[in-house]
Amino acid sequence: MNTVKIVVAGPRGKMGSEALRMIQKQDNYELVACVDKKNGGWKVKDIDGLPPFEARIYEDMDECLQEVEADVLIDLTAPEVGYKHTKSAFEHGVRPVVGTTGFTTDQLEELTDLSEQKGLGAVIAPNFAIGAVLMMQFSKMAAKYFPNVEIIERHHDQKLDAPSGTAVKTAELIQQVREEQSQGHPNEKETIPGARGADFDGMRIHSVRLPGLVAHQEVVFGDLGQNLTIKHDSFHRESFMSGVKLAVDRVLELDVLVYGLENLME
Ligand SMILES: NC(=O)C1=CN([C@@H]2O[C@H](COP(=O)(O)OP(=O)(O)OC[C@H]3O[C@@H](n4cnc5c(N)ncnc54)[C@H](OP(=O)(O)O)[C@@H]3O)[C@@H](O)[C@H]2O)C=CC1
Ligand SMILES: O=C(O)C1=N[C@H](C(=O)O)C[C@H](O)C1
Repeated sequence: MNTVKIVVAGPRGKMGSEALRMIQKQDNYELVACVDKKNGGWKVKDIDGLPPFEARIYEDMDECLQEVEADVLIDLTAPEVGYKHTKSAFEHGVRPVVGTTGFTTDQLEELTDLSEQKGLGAVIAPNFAIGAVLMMQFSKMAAKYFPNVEIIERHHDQKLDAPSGTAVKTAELIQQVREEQSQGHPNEKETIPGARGADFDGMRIHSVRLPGLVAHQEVVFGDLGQNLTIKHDSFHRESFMSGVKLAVDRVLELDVLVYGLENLME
């Protein structure tokens, strides 16, 4: 088994630190560097709470990828930063595995084009939890029969983007099988703006942010005399790690950008 040389961006973060612990458990993964917004020049092992890796920390992705030989970048940072890091990875011939959410449609299109131009595979997955991917797939199946649907996503209150990447991806998958339609009463009026949630192609998305939550989503379908609710909960960030590993293993064989883990699951 060949060694996969990995750079992690966002190593102090909730997801980045979990990714480091996942890498530590794999015999054929090697952490070659991290990119953080501070602590440049330190080693990962110098930071309290992180595994004892010798890998150096850089504060600039371009500098890091010029100096270090890497196969894969795992980015778990924040929307604008993650987008810049992904571009930089392509420029340096490194395959990105991106969990960072909040990219715009234009950014996703640009990154898809860049991946094709460079002939370098990439995975951008709004949710790496296998259960969440199944929840999205089941929702797409259900939407064929139940076009009236609302999405309720619940996250911890440190989350920067709303709606969540998972909610957007769910709505996109449902959109593929559902005719655009508005829901609720045609004359309904919001007496407080935003009361009906975000409008995606007539579907409503509601974002809840509270301490104590991790990552949770319900997709609620309504029809005459019946409701169907499809629900997924991540109670711990370990839930995302088998998906991150799947993406790292599969990205090495890819020469296009794949958006969504469902495209890698047989
Ligand atoms: N795809 C998936 O399955 C999942 C995706 N996510 C997404 O992953 C991302 C990270 O989430 P989470 O770990 O909870 O967030 P955190 O805020 O805990 O972690 C983000 C880390 O990135 C760091 N950071 C910010 N700017 C830079 C920079 N310029 N260079 C390097 N590092 C930087 C932050 O530093 P500082 O704290 O100092 O600002 C922080 O340590 C989010 O976009 C989230 O939506 C989350 C869970 C699952
Ligand atoms: O920020 C988070 O925590 C999460 N972000 C992703 C999203 O935006 O969907 C995935 C998961 O929901 C956790």
